[in-house]
Parts: sequence; C-alpha cells; structure tokens
Amino acid sequence: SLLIYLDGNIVPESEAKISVFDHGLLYGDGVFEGIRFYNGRVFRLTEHLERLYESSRSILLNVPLNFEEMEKAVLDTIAANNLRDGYIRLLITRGVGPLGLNPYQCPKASVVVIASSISLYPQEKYDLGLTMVTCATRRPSPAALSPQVKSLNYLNNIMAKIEAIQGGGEEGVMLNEQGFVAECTGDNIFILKRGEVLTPPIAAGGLDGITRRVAIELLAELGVPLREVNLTRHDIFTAEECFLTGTAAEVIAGVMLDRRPIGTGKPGPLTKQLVEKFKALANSTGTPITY
Ligand SMILES: Cc1ncc(COP(=O)(O)O)c(CNc2cccc(C(=O)O)c2)c1O
Repeated sequence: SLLIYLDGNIVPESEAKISVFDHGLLYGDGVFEGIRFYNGRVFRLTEHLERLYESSRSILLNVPLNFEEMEKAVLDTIAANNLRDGYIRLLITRGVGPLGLNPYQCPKASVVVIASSISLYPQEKYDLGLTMVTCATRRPSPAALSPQVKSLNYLNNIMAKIEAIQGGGEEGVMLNEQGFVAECTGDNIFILKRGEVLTPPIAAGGLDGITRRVAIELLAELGVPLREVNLTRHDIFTAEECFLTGTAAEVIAGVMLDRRPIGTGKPGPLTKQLVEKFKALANSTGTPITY
C-alpha cells in the first residue's frame, strides 16, 4: 500500500482520510497539480509548483506550506514510497469548515500528496492514435471560472469526457463560447498544417499546460515554426497531423475527429519525433529525488 502525505505527516493509505466537512469535497473548493517523475527525477517540478501557487492565489487560498516546504513534501513522499517512476497528485483544499460555502469559515487549508502511478491510455493508443469527439459542453468563460486555475472543479471536463466516450471516442475536443477550440478534456491540442504547427492561445480557454510549454520548446529546437492562433474544427479536419499534450497523457496523436480521419488517420512523422524527444527530455532532466 502507499504512504500518503497529509497535513504534515506521511501516513499509510488506510489512515489517509479527510473530513466530510472538507470544502474540497463539499464544494470542489481547492486546487491540484498532476506531476510525473521519471528515472528518479521529478519533471518540471518548479513550473508545476509555481502554477499551484498561482491557482491558489487566484482563489484566495492560503497555502500553509511555502514553496520549499511544498517541494520537500513532494520529494519526501516519493522517497517514502521508494518509487523512481510515477505520478504525483498534489492537492490543496480550503479545509474543514461549517456547511455553507463561505470559505472565510475554513481556518486551515489541507495539503495532500499522493505518489503513485497513472496510465491514462494503453500503449496501443500511443501507437495508433486517439479517436476524438467534439464535445457539446464548452470550456467555461473566464468570467465564470478561469480555465487557467487548475481547481478541483473538474465536472466541466468530466461531462465532456463522458460525451467523448459516449460518442465512441477516448478524448474530447472542447470549444469556448465563441466556438473556437480551447483544448481537450485533460490535455492541450496542437495541429500541423502546411509545415507550421498551430495551437490555441491560452486566452482561448485552455489550461496553460506545462507539457504544452515543453512541446513549444521542443518544436523550436526542431526548427518547426509554431503559431498560437484561434483554431476551429475546420482546422483540425484539414490538418496533416494532430497531437495532444498533458502530464498524464504526455504526447499522443489524435487521428480521428467526429469520425473523420485526420491526415493519414495514423500518428504522423512530426508527432512521432516529438514523442521521442519528449521521452528523452523527461528521462534526463528534473529535480533529483534523494532516497
Ligand atoms: C484541463 C486540462 N488541460 C490541459 C492539461 C495538461 O496540462 P499539463 O501539461 O500541465 O499537465 C490538463 C492536465 N491534465 C490532467 C490532469 C489530471 C488528470 C488528468 C486525467 O485525464 O485524468 C489530466 C488539464 O486537466
């Protein structure tokens, strides 16, 4: 069984419990990060923690650990479980308070670090590519809930994921209120068109994904031109290649949208090149874990 970090202590899974009065449970009032570690190093840990603190600040959540203490909590939890490769789920909730959504009645936020593994898609989906469906469920307007806050409010994404699966796919393309492509339910989206890679600007309503930033770096290294531009379903239908990026998914081809093949209907050469470059980078850089 796993050892879990909970509010300052590393405890066995069976003891890792939170109160039913925790506002993270009652209202989804909290933020989280999904982080991978490869070969004894945590990949892009600093960027993930920076985003965690930015999400917390955005919802006025006071994090009881400073940056260094949070980094140590992550590294200690991985070491306690003696894992060299895996996935970290790091969450901060508003903490326990009376029923009623007033966050000012929650005196202390709760911090949970789970070190485990995650496999979002089977290997064959990386070999053959994902089937995608355009979701009717839109990404929320920044005026409603900022899509840039990685909060515990994932019902929007979950409802879209349901639509993708019900529609015979594995992943869903989510549009914003204007009908432009924002991202997918749990990852960012890129297309290759006439020798140029295009991806929605963050302002289109997607999460400012860390794997998206890595892909942009890798494309620059490859000398492939990239443009952040509003995309519609037309652009995906007429693209030569499409790939998704996310900590859980890593880099994975999208080969079908709404029952229409994208390009050859198989993962394209640029996508395959990026997958290899990403793997090499992820297995050779990152914050070392001391066991
Ligand atoms: C809505 C959304 N958009 C993009 C990403 C990719 O961002 P990063 O490159 O920083 O990871 C995410 C993160 N993706 C994510 C997080 C947690 C769980 C799952 C899941 O599909 O179970 C997916 C996400 O949840």
